[in-house]
Amino acid sequence: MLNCGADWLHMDIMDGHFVPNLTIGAPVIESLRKHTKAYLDCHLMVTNPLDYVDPFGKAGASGFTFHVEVSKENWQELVQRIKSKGMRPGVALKPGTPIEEVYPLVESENPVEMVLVMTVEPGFGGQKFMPEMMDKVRALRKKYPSLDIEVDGGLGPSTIDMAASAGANCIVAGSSVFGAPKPAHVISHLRKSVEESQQNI
Ligand SMILES: O=C(CO)[C@@H](O)[C@H](O)COP(=O)(O)O
Ligand SMILES: [Fe+2]
Repeated sequence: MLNCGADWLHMDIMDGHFVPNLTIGAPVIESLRKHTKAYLDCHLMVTNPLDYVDPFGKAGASGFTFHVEVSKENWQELVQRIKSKGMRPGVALKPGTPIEEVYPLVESENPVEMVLVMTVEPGFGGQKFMPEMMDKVRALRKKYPSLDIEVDGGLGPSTIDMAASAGANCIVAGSSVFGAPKPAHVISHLRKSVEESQQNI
């Protein structure tokens, strides 16, 4: 995928508790890190993200994005620990979570550096993009012109323009890229849409 033009590799970490699915953990990140210097964008769909910070830091994760729904009490400690391990902190929110919940994390003296707006219910790839989530992206972009805003779930050639014009600049795409006969073409289409929207802002 890097050879096809991807900037980052998005790693979905699921604990079988925060979401009804189980995927990979730090050992897989560590194994992958031996083969690439790429930015490993880790999306932690786990109930206790604090327990994962040290192992992911050691494994070589680049970004560590935790969910706001399970971090209401300890996000400040989480952000501080993530940064101390040399990773970039991000916060994610599920479709049912109001966008206002992430504002304090972006406006903190020790802020998160990315907001991940889920455009499907977390847990599985291959689901349908929820266009109504674009109101969240628009609200974030209006308030924070230079923030990294990531969208995740159901992104592909038929949905990218909605996300890009709302102001998203980090695009996660699973099925649409991995299922394409020519992944490079899809990646280039997604990138062009984001670049064109940025020029129009
Ligand atoms: O975090 C998640 C799902 O929980 C996502 O990263 C999806 O796995 C993306 O897959 P597609 O929706 O693009 O197939
Ligand atoms: Fe994800």
